[in-house]
Amino acid sequence: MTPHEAQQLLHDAECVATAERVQAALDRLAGEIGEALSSEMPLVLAVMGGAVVFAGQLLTRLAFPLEFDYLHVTRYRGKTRGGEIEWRVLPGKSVAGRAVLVLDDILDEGETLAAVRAKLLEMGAARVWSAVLTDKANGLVKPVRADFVGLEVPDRYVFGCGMDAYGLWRNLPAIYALSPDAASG
Ligand SMILES: O=P(O)(O)OC[C@H]1O[C@H](OP(=O)(O)OP(=O)(O)O)[C@H](O)[C@@H]1O
Ligand SMILES: Nc1nc2[nH]cnc2c(=O)[nH]1
Repeated sequence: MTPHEAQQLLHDAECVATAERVQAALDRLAGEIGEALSSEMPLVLAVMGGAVVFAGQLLTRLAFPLEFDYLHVTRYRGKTRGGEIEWRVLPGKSVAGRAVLVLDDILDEGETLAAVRAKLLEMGAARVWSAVLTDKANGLVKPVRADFVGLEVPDRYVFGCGMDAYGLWRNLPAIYALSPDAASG
């Protein structure tokens, strides 16, 4: 895709959450997470790469002791439809016996978060919580629920705030839905 085509993708997209709404959601989420986990000294794990913006912006709002690490798993790989889960990096820190908080950008069909949760429990995590910046209102019975949800997004392919559109635009401070034409590409 050329830079011009990438700009066109954004131009044709619909904003579904402004940067201000995202920031307000982060403030609220940080409060909820603090209330639940401030005495747990959790290991916070970002699911790379989509969680990079969410994790960065949430972490500085959490005012209690925690450790941070990441894991990398993917099943969309720059496309708009999910496939097989591919594990790329497991957490470097031991999760055994730990309270773990998983951070991800979006809960869509829930396959990724369910697989991450199962893997962490298999690795001995004592308890696994999850926080997602967005939960897609797709009407599916998802295999897992997130304990903390920032925003609901419509049943469209969304991007921005860490979420990519064909590998691009993770850097946007607001959240957009791809135009139907672009989403079928
Ligand atoms: O609920 P699901 O339908 O499983 O989808 C959610 C997952 O999809 C995205 O990851 P992706 O595979 O696109 O990799 P990325 O993090 O590199 O964007 C996103 O970051 C979630 O991890
Ligand atoms: N960028 C992005 N990644 C996803 N992974 C699962 N659903 C989505 C989505 O709507 N947008």
